[in-house]
Parts: sequence; structure tokens; C-alpha cells
Amino acid sequence: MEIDSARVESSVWIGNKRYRALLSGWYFSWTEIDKRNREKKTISVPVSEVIGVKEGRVEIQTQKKVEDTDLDFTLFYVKRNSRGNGHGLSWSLGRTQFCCPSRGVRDQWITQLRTTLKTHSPSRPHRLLVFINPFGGKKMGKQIFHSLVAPLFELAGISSHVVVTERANQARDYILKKDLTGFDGVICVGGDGMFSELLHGMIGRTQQDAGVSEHDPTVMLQPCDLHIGIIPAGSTDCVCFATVGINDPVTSTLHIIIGDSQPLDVCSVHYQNTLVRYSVSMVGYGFYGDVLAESERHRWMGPLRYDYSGFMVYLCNRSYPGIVQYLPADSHISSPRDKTRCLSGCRVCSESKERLFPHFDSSSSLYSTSQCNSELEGEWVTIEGRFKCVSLTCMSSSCPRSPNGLSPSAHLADGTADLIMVRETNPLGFLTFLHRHTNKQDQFDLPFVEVHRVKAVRFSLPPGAIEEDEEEYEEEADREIQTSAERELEDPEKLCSGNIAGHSHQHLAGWKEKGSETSRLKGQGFVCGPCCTKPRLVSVWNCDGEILPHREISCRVHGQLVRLFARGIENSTMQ
Ligand SMILES: Nc1ncnc2c1ncn2[C@@H]1O[C@H](COP(=O)(O)OP(=O)(O)OP(=O)(O)O)[C@@H](O)[C@H]1O
Ligand SMILES: CCCCCCCCCCCCC/C=C/[C@@H](O)[C@H](CO)NC(=O)CCCCC
Ligand SMILES: [Ca+2]
Repeated sequence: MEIDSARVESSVWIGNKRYRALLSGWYFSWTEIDKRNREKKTISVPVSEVIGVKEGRVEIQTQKKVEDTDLDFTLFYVKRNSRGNGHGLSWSLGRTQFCCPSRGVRDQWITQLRTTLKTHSPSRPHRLLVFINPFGGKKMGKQIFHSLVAPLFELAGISSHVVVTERANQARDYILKKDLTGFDGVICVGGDGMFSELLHGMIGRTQQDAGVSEHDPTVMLQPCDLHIGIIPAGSTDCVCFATVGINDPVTSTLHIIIGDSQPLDVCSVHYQNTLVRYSVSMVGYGFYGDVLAESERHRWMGPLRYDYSGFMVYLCNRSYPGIVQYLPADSHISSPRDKTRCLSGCRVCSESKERLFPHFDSSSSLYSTSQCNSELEGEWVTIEGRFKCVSLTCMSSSCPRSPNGLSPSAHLADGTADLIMVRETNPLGFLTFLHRHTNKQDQFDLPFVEVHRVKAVRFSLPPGAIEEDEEEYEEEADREIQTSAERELEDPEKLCSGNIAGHSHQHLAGWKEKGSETSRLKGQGFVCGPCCTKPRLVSVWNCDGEILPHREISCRVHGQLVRLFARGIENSTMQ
């Protein structure tokens, strides 16, 4: 074995083939040597992607030695699979068993590899706080963690404190209140709702510790120290999909183990001077708000509830009046229609760091919060009209349903969000818009769609809209309750409850009745079908899958406020 400060080299065997193993700089590689001493294929693994080095021949799942010999060691590392179910590549655990010429050489390899791993990967986590939602998505959270994630953490020498949640918001409250000393990151096993709990916990805790008021809409929030990891086990898994390129628990676990870091923009949503929520994915009014409200009634359907509700709300063909004001971002840097994609190592995002944190003190890792906030400077633009939907997204919001997302060219960490406004249009037009989310066609290339890259947004309703809507709706609900009570006497099974757009009311599941108000309005092509009889004036806001209790809100993007154990989407040519 040859060892000098820059490289370690020796012969090794894999099966019955001879190889030359070499550890040099950032890479460990092994090259097959044929019988005539000619070099053949080389496999090269960056040390930063080594998961573990074990003595002997070790199996992946059981981590048991199958055959104890003094000459062997097993290397575990990240292996990229040809194509996953998503946009990015799926990762799996690669394993190669090396046989060395002597025990001394074997021990040297293990020591050298482990030492290099330590020095080359200082940001790897050692201790993690893990929250499992046992009821998220297909209710597989616990099983996913114990069968796929925990064995990999053990292999990598990561210890974890696991909390299986017993109620909503338990994870958020834990992070807000408990001692987090000693943890290098916080992990959720669940969907976007679970991620949102960690996001609120982490941001809230960081501001609490820094003495910053989250309710002040103009304040510069303190970025969070602890990384967040997502093991996807939910219905949509939008945040995982958009930051990793795929929703696969093993891929995400490997990103966590190697300590990948992906900063993420966060949008704060305020109602007057009160913080309502944070969002990283979508703040959407109109169609997406209605879909969410409708889907809450069909939770029992599991992940399918969104497809069902999407279809029902589409049939309603609603549009809503509103006044949208936005603060444009610098159009010289990027635009939502520039046809670029934010990929791993994105230039736009890395160049944004200096602009976002001009007062960052790298010696203390502290961000000055007293700076004047130039991010809020600029001319506001006002747009008034009737909209099918108004959506704001800090990132592409790609998910399995829409692999390119709500805004395919949005950036994960550039301090901006994309504002998409879809004006009132006919049902076919809106279907075309929706359908383009599922293929490569440009959903913004339609005359009734507008998209802008922005730093902040304000939404308000025309004067009196809420009151008028409520009056109309009360009347309608009364009429419906009366009619349905009559109908119930005939056929009690047809009665069901509904809360489209956040208002609880009773309505009829069967709406084929003749001569009623419903069919009269439908005959005029005025409304909808299954869920209401009159056009509504107000919808609700969907904020990363949560219904907001306010309509008139203001949103502001906080660039790179949190960091995930991820690296953005790896291009398939990036092997
Ligand atoms: N033990 C629990 N019991 C009930 N609700 C919980 C529990 N733990 C977490 N929750 C809540 O369940 C909600 C949904 O969880 P999660 O995001 O994991 O699953 P999901 O099926 O993907 O849902 P969605 O994608 O619609 O938000 C979260 O908002 C979370 O606050
Ligand atoms: C004719 C074919 C029509 C197909 C239409 C597909 C359009 C899909 C667009 C993709 C939108 C993803 C927006 C992401 C929202 C998440 O932050 C949020 C939390 O998980 N999910 C929902 O609100 C759940 C509600 C999502 C509504 C789709
Ligand atoms: Ca962004």
C-alpha cells in the first residue's frame, strides 16, 4: 500500500477481479486491472457521498457480517439510479465489498477512508430530532421510518430522537418550547402539512431566541440555524418533490446523511399587523382555495381527495373579484418566463445570497436584523378584476401531479415568488390552463393568464364583498336547508354536509331535481353543479394546504430563511 499526504493506493479484489483502489483528493475510485495489467473501467465515488465503511462483508439491511474475514471491508455510498418516478434522479445505497492483500492494508483503508470522510464532510448531522406523523398520506409514516430510514441512519452513525405525533401541531410546539441543544437537524416523516409544522416551529423559535417580532410585516427575520429534512410520506409531498426532484424516502434519507444544504425562500402571510402563516409552496385564492376547502370534506378518500375535489370545483366554474397589488422583483436577474430551471447549484440562487444578506457577518454567522430593508423598496403595481385563481409560489411547486409545477422557472432561493393571475375565462380555457400543468406546454402562454416575479403581494376585496357574499349565502343556505329537509323526508340518504369556500352549509348530494332554483340557474349557464346554487363573491386562501381565516392578506418573500437537507434537482446529465 502506498500512502502519501495526497493519495492512498493499493491493489484490492472485488469478487475474483483485481482492482487498483485510489483515494485522492475528494474521490475514492477503483479501476479494474485485467490479466495483462491493463486498466479497464473505473468507478469513482466522491468522499462526500460515502455513507459508511464497515469491517468485513456486511449486508445492507441487516448490517450483519455474512462471512468474517480479516481482509475485507465494505463501502456504502450514494448510487444514482437511471431514472426515478420524478424529475430528478432517485438515489439508492451502493455497496461494494473489497478484499485486501493483508489485514494491515484493510485496516489502513478503513482508517484512511473514515478520517477523510470526517474532514471532507464537516456539515454531516450526528444527532437528529425526528417527528413521524402516523396518519399522513397513506398512513405509512412509521413503517417508512423503521424499515427504510432508521437502518441507513444507523449505518451512517447518526443517532435520532424519535417522536411519533399524537396530535396536530405537536411537532411545531415541541420545536417552539423544548431544548434543542445537541441536535444538528429536525426531520419530519409525513407530508407538506408536517413540513409546515417544522417550518413554523423553526422560524418561530429562531425569532423568539433573537427577540424579533414575527407580527411586524416589515421586519427582517433571522434565518434558521438547524436544517430541516423531509422524509416524504404524505399526500402531495410538494416541498420534497420540488427540492429533491423526486418523492422517495431513501433518496431523501441519503441527502440528510451526507448533510446536503439547500436554502429556501419563505413567504410570510400577514393580516394587518398579525402574522397568519408562513408558506414555501403555494398561497392560492379561488380555484386552489376552493379545491382545498372541498377536499377537507373528503379526507377519508386519502390522497385521491384532491383529484375528486379538483374535478368538482372545476365543474363549479367560479371566478372571484379582487384587487391584487404587487412589488415587482428586478427583471434583469430572472423572469418567470425565461424558460430556465432552478437546478442543483443554481447560479441565480447562489448570486442572490449577497443581495439578500449584505450585512452577513461570516465570523459570527450572524445576520444583522437592524439593516434598512431594501427588499421592500420599489413601485407597487395594482391589478383589479375577476379571477379564476390568484396564486403566489416561492418555488416551482412541482409535485407528482404536476412535474413542472405551478411556475416551472421559479427559483428555490432567490428571494422572489411568482404571482400567477388567471382571469375569468370559459371552462375550456381554464381546463387548458390546468392541463398544461401536466405536460410541457407553457401554461402562461394564454391570453387570460398573467405571471410576474415579485417580492411582495397584497390582496383586497372590492368594498362590501364579504358582507354581500354572506347575505347571499345565508339566504341560499336557508333555502337549501328548507328544500333538503323536505327531500330528506323522501330520501334521507341524499343529505350531506358541505363547506365549500369555508362556509358550512347543508346541501343535496343529488342535484338532478327538476324545477328547483338550482336547475333554473344552471339552465341559464349561471353556475356550477354539485355544491351551490349561486356564484360566490369570495373564496378562501389555500396556504401550503391550510385554509386561512382571512381574505385580505399581505405576503412578503423572505429570501433563504430556512435550509433543507437537500441540494435542488439534479439534472439527469449530472451523473
Ligand atoms: N398524530 C396526529 N394526528 C392528527 N393530525 C396530525 C398528527 N400529526 C400531524 N398531524 C397533522 O396532520 C396534517 C397532515 O399531515 P401530513 O402533511 O403529514 O399528511 P398529508 O396526508 O400529506 O396531508 P396534506 O398533504 O394534505 O397536508 C398536518 O397538517 C399535521 O399538522
Ligand atoms: C385536466 C387535468 C387537470 C390537472 C390539474 C393539475 C394542476 C396541478 C397544479 C399543481 C398545484 C400544486 C400546488 C401545491 C400545493 C401544496 O402546497 C399544497 C400542500 O400540499 N397542496 C394542496 O393545497 C392540495 C391541493 C392541490 C390542488 C391541485
Ligand atoms: Ca423563490
